[in-house]
Amino acid sequence: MSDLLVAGGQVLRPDLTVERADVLVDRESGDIADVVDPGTVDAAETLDASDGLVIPGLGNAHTHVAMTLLRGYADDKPLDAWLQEDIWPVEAELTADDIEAGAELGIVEMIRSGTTAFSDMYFHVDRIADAVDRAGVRAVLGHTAVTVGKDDEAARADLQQSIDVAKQLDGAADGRVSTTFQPHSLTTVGEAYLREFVPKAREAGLPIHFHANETENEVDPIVDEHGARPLEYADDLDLLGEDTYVAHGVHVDEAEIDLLADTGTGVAHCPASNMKLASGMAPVQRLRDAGVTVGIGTDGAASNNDLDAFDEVRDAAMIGKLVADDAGAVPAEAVVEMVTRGSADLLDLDGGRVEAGANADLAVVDLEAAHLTPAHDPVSHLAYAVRGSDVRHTVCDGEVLMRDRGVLPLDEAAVRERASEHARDLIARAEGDA
Ligand SMILES: N[C@@H](CCSC[C@H]1O[C@@H](n2cnc3c(=O)[nH]cnc32)[C@H](O)[C@@H]1O)C(=O)O
Ligand SMILES: [Zn+2]
Repeated sequence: MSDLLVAGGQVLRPDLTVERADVLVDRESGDIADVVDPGTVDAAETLDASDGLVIPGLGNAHTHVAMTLLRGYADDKPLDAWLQEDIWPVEAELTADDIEAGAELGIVEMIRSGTTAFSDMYFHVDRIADAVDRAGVRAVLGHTAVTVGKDDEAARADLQQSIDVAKQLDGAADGRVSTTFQPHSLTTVGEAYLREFVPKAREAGLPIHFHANETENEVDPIVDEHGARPLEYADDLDLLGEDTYVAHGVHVDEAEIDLLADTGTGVAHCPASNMKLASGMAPVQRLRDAGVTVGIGTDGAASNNDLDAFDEVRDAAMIGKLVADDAGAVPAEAVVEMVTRGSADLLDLDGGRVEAGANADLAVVDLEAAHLTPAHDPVSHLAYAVRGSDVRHTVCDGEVLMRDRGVLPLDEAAVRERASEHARDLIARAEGDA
């Protein structure tokens, strides 16, 4: 057997206890073969986890990975103005090459910070899949359809493309890519189009991902026009269900929370983006109490401004307390569970846990650091003190993607340089200087 042993460290178990153990990985199947007592087995290749904590690779349940090119380009505006005045004009100039360069940069950033799977919404998705293929991570991809501002033909073509891309790319990158049908949001895709295309997506068996209840400005027009809350409207359109997860879910009332729970619809919670755009804050404790599956997402790097899931976890725990007015709300265990099992559930992955039979998607966090001393409680550290830069090794599908902080499948310096060039030329085109 072609095996890999992650040896000498402590291991975070599915019940969030920590024990000294070695993790044996079957590289052929890409699964965890076993979690064994320290020093009891040998393997062809070893990854040194001493003074480290072996955790499941983290799941970023909502992002726009190629938006790394727009990191720091437009800050300090609310969602509508930010999208309409800054982001969409620049995105109109994005080429497929730009998107691939931005995706590589974002994936390198995620590998460095222990994220092994992400859910993405964008376009030129085949090129994002190429980057995923080369980098060795997992991704749930899709072409995001918008109909506002488009003529009927272009609008229908965009939605059809969302279905076609989801069918074509499912299973790409040796099965590490899966897909979703993606209407951008309930206000940027018109009702007639949703009534026509959601049944087609359902018929094709496609999971669905869209932005929902992100800002008040998005809720009010729906209530005015349809006489229903956004998620009631979404339910009427057959958009909710076990294989649907929405991004944000900030402005949800009690009936909508019950609807999410009853239909099995998940929520990708994106606290940093919600804070930065002053969108509001999702009632995470109430969602969890109702039994809704909540994962953690960074959203794009232009509204965050990084793709570090540890940062997001800390934000989720902090803001979850503020919004609940309760320091006991959204405790450390909850956010660690959300970024591992929660995100894995939304992405429909057999991972998010270090256990025999699960995907061999792992990160090893270095505990030898001043800001992680003393180590009273590793789960507390994961929630409140670990940074992405504390990740020493990253493994996905049984392959080592980062060893001793060196990214292996991609040349990090070249990726950064290429992304910088694409970003510079993109902005020059968008601002009319090129
Ligand atoms: N703009 C394209 C396709 C949309 S891709 C997904 C879009 O989501 C946008 N986006 C990024 N973050 C957010 C967010 O928080 N809420 C809503 N949209 C966002 C992103 O900039 C991108 O335009 C078109 O007109 O067809
Ligand atoms: Zn988004």
